[in-house]
Formats: sequence, C-alpha cells, structure tokens
Amino acid sequence: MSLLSTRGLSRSFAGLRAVHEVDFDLPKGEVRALIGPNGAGKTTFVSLLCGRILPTSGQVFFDGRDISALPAHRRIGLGMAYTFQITSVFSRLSAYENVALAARRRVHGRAEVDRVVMRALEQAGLHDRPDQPAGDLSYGHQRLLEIAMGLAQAPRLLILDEPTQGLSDGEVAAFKALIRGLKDSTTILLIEHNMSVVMETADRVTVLNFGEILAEGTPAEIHANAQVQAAYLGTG
Ligand SMILES: Nc1ncnc2c1ncn2[C@@H]1O[C@H](COP(=O)(O)OP(=O)(O)OP(=O)(O)O)[C@@H](O)[C@H]1O
Repeated sequence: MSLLSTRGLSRSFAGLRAVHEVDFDLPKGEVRALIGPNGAGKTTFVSLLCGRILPTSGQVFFDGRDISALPAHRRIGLGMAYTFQITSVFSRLSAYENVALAARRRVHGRAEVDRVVMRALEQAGLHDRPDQPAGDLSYGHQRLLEIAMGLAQAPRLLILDEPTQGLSDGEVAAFKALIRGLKDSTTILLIEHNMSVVMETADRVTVLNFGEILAEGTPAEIHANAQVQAAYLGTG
C-alpha cells in the first residue's frame, strides 16, 4: 500500500502552473528520487506534501488519510519529516542540542532522549562531534545534522530537498551510505540533482517537467529514457 499519494494535485502562482494534476504514489519502504530540470516544480510539489503551501486543487493522502487540509505541524505529528534546501540548524547550539530539540518532540526523559540523539548522530556520521556548536560545522556536516534532526523524529516518511547540494565528495559518499542504511526502516523521498546519488540510492525515480510527471521507473530505465534526456537538454 502507498504511504503517500496525491490525486490531481495542482498549484498555480499567478497563472503559472508550478504543479499540475499530479497523481503520485509512494509505497512504504521505498527510496524514491524526484528529479527534473530547474523550475520543474519539485520544491513546490514537496511543499504541498508537507503543508508549507496549500494546493490550488487536488488531494494529498498519507497512509490512506486525506491530509490536504492539515497544517504542517499536524503532518509532522503523523510522521512526516523534511529538510529543505536552506539549512535550519541553530548555529550556537551544539550538534547534540539541535538533535535533542527534534527528539523531544517524540520522546521524554533524559536517558531516552540521549539514546535517540546519539543514534541519530551515529546514523548521520556525526557521533564524534556532539559538543561542537552547529555553526562551527562544515556546510556538509550541517546538512547531515539536519538529517539527524529528521531521523530523531523516527519519521515514517523522510523528505529531503537537495540534501547533497554543496557537499564535498567525501560527504556525498557518507550521504549515500546513510540512505542505504535507512532503507529498511524509513520511506524516503529525495529531490536530487546528483545523478550518481540517484543511481546508487533510489529504488525508483519520478521525473517532473513543467509541473507534470514526465516519466517514472527504475534509475536504469530513467537513465535510458529519451524523453527525459530531451527535457534535460531542453530539446523536447
Ligand atoms: N512562491 C512562488 N511565487 C511565484 N512563483 C513561484 C513560487 N514558487 C515557485 N514558483 C515558480 O514555480 C515554478 C516551479 O518552481 P519550483 O521551485 O517548485 O521548481 P524546482 O523544480 O524545485 O526548481 P529548482 O530545481 O530550480 O529548485 C517555477 O517557475 C517558479 O518560478
């Protein structure tokens, strides 16, 4: 069964169809990459999923429930976690405290919070620097810290918007390993421009173009798809 679905999901900005009539299904346990040329509507689409913006028309379903009208914090409460392109860590707080803020939304008591925080830091590869102020971490490590903050919420769905943008090669490798390690426990929707990340982590790929789904398939199928290649080259 799908953990997340949309039906006829649309959002316009002053007549521009940023997302248009999208029917989307993400089965439980899948890692799905969402790709598409600049301006294709990817960020708008995930903003609609998260409730950061409301649709012009259409519905979003989470675990079979229509959540189209739920505010963002209620969706988080149902088990959706997301990180966006802009880092949102508190730079003066330690890595540990940033993750603890997220963990305390779900668990209580010092020992339990500590267990959840250390596990999330470990998964993100940051367990050797819990006391470092987040603002002193490299940009790549701040992005990984945000993912740790998402993981501390034990999300049923983790949405990551361009998580590897600005990361070094070594950090991208760490990110790929992180996603592979999460595969059995979390459903993941990943907006990603780095094709090696898509090819190595995604079970399936959805391609958006001009706000509509252009293609869906395995990474190999998408890689070989002539329409997708044309969309990226702008010759379609
Ligand atoms: N708040 C807004 N007001 C007006 N237009 C918007 C707004 N948000 C997005 N758009 C427009 O909607 C279209 C889709 O934008 P969106 O950011 O969702 O694309 P994207 O696929 O995430 O692009 P990128 O890969 O560059 O991040 C673009 O034409 C964009 O200019």
